[in-house]
Amino acid sequence: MLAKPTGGAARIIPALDTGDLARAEALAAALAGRCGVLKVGLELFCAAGGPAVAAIARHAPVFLDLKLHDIPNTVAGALRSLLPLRPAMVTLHAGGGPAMIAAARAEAEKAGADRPILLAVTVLTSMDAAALAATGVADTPAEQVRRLAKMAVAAGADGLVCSPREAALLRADLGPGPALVVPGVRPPGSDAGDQARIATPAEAVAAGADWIVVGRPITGAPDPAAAAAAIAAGIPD
Ligand SMILES: O=c1ccn([C@@H]2O[C@H](COP(=O)(O)O)[C@@H](O)[C@H]2O)c(=O)[nH]1
Repeated sequence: MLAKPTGGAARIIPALDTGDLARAEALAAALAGRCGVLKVGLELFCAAGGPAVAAIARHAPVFLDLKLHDIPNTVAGALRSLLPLRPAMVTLHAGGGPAMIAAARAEAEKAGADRPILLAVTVLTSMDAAALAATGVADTPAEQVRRLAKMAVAAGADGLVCSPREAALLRADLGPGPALVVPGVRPPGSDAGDQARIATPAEAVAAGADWIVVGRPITGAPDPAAAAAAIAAGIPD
């Protein structure tokens, strides 16, 4: 499994959110020396599939963020299909429950020591308390994140996707072990867009994030490599 980063640029995961594989490859080439991992998400994977993962992996380890969420047998089968792509990280929704997470872990183990880090997505960073309430959850996002995180780690997740607002709470609950991968990160002054629970890169790392996911503030910048370098310069070790 990929080791946790110790500081600086290695903590940064740019999200290559585009349906254009040539654009994603150009971004990957520009960003490879400025980050630790590159994220392939739903937009790129739906457009270009496995070959996109292989192309991006030529530049840096790949975080394959597909947020798997289905019955245990189907999620295990999806993992079986994805493992030959050798992603460094894979996401599944914690809301799929302990049996789904355990099935994914059992399947991932078949890849041996080189297996991906399995990350359980807790409450999407785009959701505020009102959006969560609309799904029938009356608790605050922080309470729901903590509940899902404890369940997911007990069921076999190696780590969690949470917002920077919950990172310190999860460190207090779960200790230093689980990998915390944190989107909803915005450099000071950047547009939040559709993200609801945000903090700066420095705040996210200080709260306990191992990796921070940054998409539009990097990929939408006139010089994405310079934007990533500026973020790295502001991150404490
Ligand atoms: O809760 C989550 C889980 C995943 N994401 C993903 O991270 C990036 C964030 O992109 P920005 O442009 O920096 O907002 C994106 O690919 C999401 O799919 C998330 O934002 N929140």
